Amino acid sequence: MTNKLTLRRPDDWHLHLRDGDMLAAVLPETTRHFARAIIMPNLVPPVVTGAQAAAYRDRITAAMPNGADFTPLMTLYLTEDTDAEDVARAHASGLITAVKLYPAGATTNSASGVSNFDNVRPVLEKMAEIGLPLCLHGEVTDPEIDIFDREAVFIDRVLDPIRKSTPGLRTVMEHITTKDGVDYAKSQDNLGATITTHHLVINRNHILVGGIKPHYYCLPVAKRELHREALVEAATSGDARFFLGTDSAPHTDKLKENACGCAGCFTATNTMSILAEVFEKQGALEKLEAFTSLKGPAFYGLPANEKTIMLSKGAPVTYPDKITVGDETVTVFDPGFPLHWRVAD
Ligand SMILES: NC(=O)N[C@@H](CC(=O)O)C(=O)O
Ligand SMILES: [Zn+2]
Ligand SMILES: [Zn+2]
Repeated sequence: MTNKLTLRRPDDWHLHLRDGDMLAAVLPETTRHFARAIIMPNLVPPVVTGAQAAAYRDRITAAMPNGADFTPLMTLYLTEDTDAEDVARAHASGLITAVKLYPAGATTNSASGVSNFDNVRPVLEKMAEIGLPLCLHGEVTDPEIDIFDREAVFIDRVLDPIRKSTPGLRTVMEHITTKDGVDYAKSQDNLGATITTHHLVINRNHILVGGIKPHYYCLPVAKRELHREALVEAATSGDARFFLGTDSAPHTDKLKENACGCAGCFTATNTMSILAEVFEKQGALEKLEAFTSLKGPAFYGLPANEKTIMLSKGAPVTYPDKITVGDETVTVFDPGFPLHWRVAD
């Protein structure tokens, strides 16, 4: 039985680092294991222009722990006022790696997102022309649509039409949560799909059975078990389209354990141990490196990392339940099963 694994250093293709004290507190949790991450732009106010992305990158670099070897890959938040030329300049200078589309009101800090998709057509066409990927939060916000159906409806009403009307646009379906998402991704070329750590572990029962569990609430919300199984199958399949985006999304415990709790699971700390456990259970440990370290860079046209990390299996490894942020705390995602795989220091 395998009890040691060497992987190229992993990358996180969907990460929320926030700003200020929160940034300082969560950044080391990612840089400990990950070499690069796509940094989500949903700050308040959002990172909309190249100048804002450059300033945010500088704040991240300034918050980096001593000796960290980590590259933040910046993104711009697409709005209906986004200037295609500014996007093209930010791409040409190497500042940004992708543009992120949030349907207005779909998730945390998405008020400045897109309502009328026709209004972003010129930017999408420019992106297709220059080969800049579009990352999408794939949920419709129509109040008539049940929250558990919002991803599937998004694929039909928004994603597929965008892909048909903008041939050549490289798209990433972020944090897919359904079999519908898996099936659509498999039917497409020029498309990637990130899968989070937590959606490989929890289904909607984990959120709702035996009392409401705010730390399992995220968007898109976890779905039925059959969908979780489809995600595990996709992540461990070796299919080039599926790669890791943790969507580690810290909120303070005060804001999570609240009558109107924020959406997001904080998984940066223990993601690699959890993933090793999930892949092992599936009999697919040999596919872990492809998921965490190879398919993402291949999609984004970047080299895989040269350095490696080592995981070893032994007595259960423990992680802190919470990390401290100023005088508040952020709860680390609890997978609900023991973790035996430890990342060597
Ligand atoms: N995933 C979440 O539940 N929350 C994310 C936003 C997002 O990725 O949709 C956040 O920024 O908190
Ligand atoms: Zn999202
Ligand atoms: Zn996210």
